[in-house]
Amino acid sequence: MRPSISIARSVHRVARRSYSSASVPERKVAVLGAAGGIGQPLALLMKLNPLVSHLSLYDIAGTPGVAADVSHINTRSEVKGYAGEEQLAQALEGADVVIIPAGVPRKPGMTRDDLFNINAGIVKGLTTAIAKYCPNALINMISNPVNSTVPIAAEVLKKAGKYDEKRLFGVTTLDVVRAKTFYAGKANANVAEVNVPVVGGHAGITILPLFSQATPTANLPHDVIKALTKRTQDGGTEVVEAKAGKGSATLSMAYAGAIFADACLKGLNGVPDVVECSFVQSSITELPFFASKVRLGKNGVEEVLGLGNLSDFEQEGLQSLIPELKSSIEKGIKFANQS
Ligand SMILES: NC(=O)C1=CN([C@@H]2O[C@H](COP(=O)(O)OP(=O)(O)OC[C@H]3O[C@@H](n4cnc5c(N)ncnc54)[C@H](O)[C@@H]3O)[C@@H](O)[C@H]2O)C=CC1
Ligand SMILES: O=C([O-])CC(=O)C(=O)O
Repeated sequence: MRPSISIARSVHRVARRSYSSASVPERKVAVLGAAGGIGQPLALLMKLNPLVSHLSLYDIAGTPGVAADVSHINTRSEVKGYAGEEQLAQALEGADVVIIPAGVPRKPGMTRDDLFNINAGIVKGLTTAIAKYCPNALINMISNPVNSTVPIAAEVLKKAGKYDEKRLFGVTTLDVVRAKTFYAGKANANVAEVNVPVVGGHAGITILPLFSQATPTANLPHDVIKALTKRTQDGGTEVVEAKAGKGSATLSMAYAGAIFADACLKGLNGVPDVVECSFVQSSITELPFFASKVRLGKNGVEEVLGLGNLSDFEQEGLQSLIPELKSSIEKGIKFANQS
């Protein structure tokens, strides 16, 4: 995996270069749920990304203010805000990448699956509109439970005759961001140089960090690896509890979402060897969707990479996560087909 971009570096790039359409293609990025806890800082980070020429900010309410605010930043992209369903078509038309952080977040004591009843319907509605107005866009699904919302989106797109498995991504980058941070702390490594693949899904034990493949290598004892694994799996809950009823991760998620969208844009623009972990249609396990390293290219997923060598502990983790992930995937598929 490539090292993550830093925001500071992006800002510098914006200041240094001028962007002719010949050197950097026009790219429209739409953020759905742009007035929310994740949506606002994500809008800011996408405004700082020099690969974006048009930034479309959509929410059911509140987006004119966010768009006016962000639009004053002197970077490349033109910003437009859209509020309410009647403006969704305009928000989506011509989008190359659609990022979806629309939906309710957890409160303490809830699982991500407890969000299903509300978020499943939101994701279904938004994906139906994507199928109609920008069927070729790469979809970056942030809304939880990702283990179910990605299969819902796939079914909606299939029904509309617009499904392309290369263009649908569950964003699991925050798990990678956390694994890198926690590992660097224990391994005494420079966090900017750390890489850790995280596979499986995006909830509890379905999040499987592969610390045996972490670089730089550190030969950490097993009890440390076990604790790092648990902390990565419970990272979302750690934030939910610390926020004590005021939502879940927003700032670190916006950072992670910006990293993943940047990778998608680089892939679309033909940059070689762009690899990130993501929850995608997959045949590397018995499950139809699975997070693993994915090579991104001009059409989205270029290659779903295999799991590599797993330690015995990781192999056990893999076996334990399969039933839960299977049932979350099936729940999403069932919802999309019966409602
Ligand atoms: N994939 C991941 O790693 C992570 C996912 N999440 C998930 O992201 C989602 C959003 O979280 P927050 O931003 O903190 O929530 P939030 O409640 O602060 O913001 C959600 C926004 O979505 C909007 N929204 C609701 N229905 C909509 C619709 N039909 N169309 C457009 N916008 C709509 C709301 O108006 C609100 O502005 C949650 O489901 C949360 O669980 C959060 C953190 C990490
Ligand atoms: O934990 C949550 O509800 C939000 C989330 O997905 C995360 O922070 O990883």
